[in-house]
Amino acid sequence: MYKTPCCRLSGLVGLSVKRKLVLNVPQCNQTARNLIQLHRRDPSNWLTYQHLIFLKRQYVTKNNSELHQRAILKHTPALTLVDEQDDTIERQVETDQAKEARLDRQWRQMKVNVADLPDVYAKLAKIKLTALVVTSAAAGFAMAPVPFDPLLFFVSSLGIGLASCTANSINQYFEVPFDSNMNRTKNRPLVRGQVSPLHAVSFALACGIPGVALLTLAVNPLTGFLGALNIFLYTCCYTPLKRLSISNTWVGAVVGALPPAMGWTAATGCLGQGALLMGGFLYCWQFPHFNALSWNLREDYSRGGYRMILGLIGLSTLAPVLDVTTWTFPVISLPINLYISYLAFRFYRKGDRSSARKLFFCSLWHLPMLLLLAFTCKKPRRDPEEPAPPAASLALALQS
Ligand code: HEM
Ligand SMILES: CC(C)=CCC/C(C)=C/CC/C(C)=C/COP(=O)(O)OP(=O)(O)O
Repeated sequence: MYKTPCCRLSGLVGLSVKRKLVLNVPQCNQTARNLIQLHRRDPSNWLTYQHLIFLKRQYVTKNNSELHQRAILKHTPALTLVDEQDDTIERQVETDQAKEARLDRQWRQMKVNVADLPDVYAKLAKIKLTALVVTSAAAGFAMAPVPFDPLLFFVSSLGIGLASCTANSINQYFEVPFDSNMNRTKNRPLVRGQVSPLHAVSFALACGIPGVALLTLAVNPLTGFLGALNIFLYTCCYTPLKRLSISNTWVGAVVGALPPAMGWTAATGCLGQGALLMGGFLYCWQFPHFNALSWNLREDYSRGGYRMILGLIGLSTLAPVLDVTTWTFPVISLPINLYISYLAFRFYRKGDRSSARKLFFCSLWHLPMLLLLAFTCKKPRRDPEEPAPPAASLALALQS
């Protein structure tokens, strides 16, 4: 029978999956056998959805042994048994009725309560986080040295907000097994079964496609590209890296830093020093924000968070040097920067729950406040063709 290249490819993938299972996953022998049975029963359908689900379970079991997450096997009498030694297959005859009953047992009907949907979508989108992401992007937009265009501002905020909803929903889709193990996250909609995974992914697509399209077509292609890149970085780099290495935080910080830079590119169409500065603020801010909550790693993290706050004070001083703000900004932002530094230092020295919570809650108001102060001290744009009136030029000179 003629095999399409696609069939051959899936066969190759399937073969390597099988080899990996048999050679490298001895502890999952039973599961591996079931996977091999699937192939033997229907070789034309080598890499199926069930194989992918199996691989996802492997990702859960192998990469986080601390969670003790295991794929629980259902022993159904209708399954075929495989003896790998002599490669003989003992088949059981399955009637149509038995097959239907078996398939029925594998499906659980989910009733979606329509009245719950707004709350479910808000949780999938991590709405408070998305709100702060949009605020940071709005700050990037407002700080750009171009005339303010309210329509462009609205469209870019909407697009960035939608992209953030997508990233957060896909992140939750991947993290159900982990979220179900933590008090903080165990009530998320996918963990509670309020919506199906397909529903969550559909919601993500329903936000992501118009979001990225809006950024690309109605704002500019650079901002659209950065939006798509950020969804990819968060869902395909940061999320899996969380189980593998503490270096995930460096990637996560880039994800958080991109929205203000996107705000800047939305307004100007290019990535300038100002975009990097605005991204830099977010990059430094995130370390004390989340390090305070990473309890098990608090010794290393508290030191990192404290250092990053010093970086934030440095960046506030750099803002007037780069002509983004006036010199008033580093002066008036100093009290809140010193306050968060004090809390970060206290957390570094004490490392207890109370100092951690204080630092975390301070981070939540410190960022909008810092961005607002930067905006109030935005360097006025000078039109080179228009001579400034003497009084205004004196005021400008004093301000800068
Ligand atoms: C690597 C980056 C980040 C990590 C690891 C992180 C981690 C966390 C964690 C663990 C919480 C939950 C705290 C709790 O429930 O007690 C949280 C809350 C929050 N984060 Fe982040 N965060 C990061 C970046 C950001 C960014 C970039 C923003 C927005 C600009 C942000 C905004 C928020 C907000 C608003 C909350 C409070 C949400 C709520 O109470 O529902 N975070 N973050
Ligand atoms: C434009 C665009 C695509 C913006 C995306 C912005 C975004 C999603 C920022 C989140 C940054 C981040 C690493 C949060 C922690 O997630 P976590 O998975 O550690 O948090 P959790 O444990 O609460 O799930």
